[in-house]
Amino acid sequence: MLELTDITAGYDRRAPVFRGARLTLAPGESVGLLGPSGCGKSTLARVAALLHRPDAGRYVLDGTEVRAWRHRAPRDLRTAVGVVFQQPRTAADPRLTLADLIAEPLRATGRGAEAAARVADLAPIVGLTPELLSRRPHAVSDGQLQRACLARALSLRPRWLICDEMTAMLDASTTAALVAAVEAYRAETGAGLLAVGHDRILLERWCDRTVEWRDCLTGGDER
Ligand SMILES: Nc1ncnc2c1ncn2[C@@H]1O[C@H](COP(=O)(O)OP(=O)(O)OP(=O)(O)O)[C@@H](O)[C@H]1O
Repeated sequence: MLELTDITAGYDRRAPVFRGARLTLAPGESVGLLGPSGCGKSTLARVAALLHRPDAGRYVLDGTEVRAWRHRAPRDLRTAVGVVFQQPRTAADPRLTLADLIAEPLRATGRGAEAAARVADLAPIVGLTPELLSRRPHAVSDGQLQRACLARALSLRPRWLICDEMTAMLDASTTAALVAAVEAYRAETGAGLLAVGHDRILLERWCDRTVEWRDCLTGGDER
């Protein structure tokens, strides 16, 4: 279970972006989070991804209460969650080839020896050819780079995947390919998914259920 309860978060403790948000995902469940621009969806997604420490509230991930975020979070919790953002350019080191980008989390956790095999497994799932894997970010399209960012998020086999507007800047066929890749991974592993976005039609088709931001704030997501 991914259980966010009474979360208050923002960038200034005196004026949080939101107060008292709650969201619960069952193991293996996929949930689409919809809401107006600027309401705080990405901020909540970053809390769930262990990237942003909330000002208050409780986050329990698979039975373990999260007490530390970012580099302070214990490795077993950090590696339980994979995350993909909207902007692949700002999320990718321009010096790395796509193969090295995908392998980054393995190398960072001392599992570099598995990198080549894992990249070879993931590349066809996300639709990257060997030739594309040898290029650097400046020499690929946004869609191709986002495919590599998705593969990177899957490289440590997370139990949870958080996609924050993953396809917002992509065309329909790349969107369909990335959604299919996520679903292939989920079918294989049983991972849960939190997909944040504005595209109601996409999220309703993609996810088991969708949640409105306002319902996160009023307890309407309680199951
Ligand atoms: N690093 C930051 N520092 C200060 N304020 C920020 C920061 N990131 C986001 N904000 C502000 O926090 C609020 C919520 O932003 P957030 O990105 O969580 O909203 P969102 O619902 O995901 O919006 P969108 O759908 O447009 O992506 C906004 O008012 C935004 O300007």
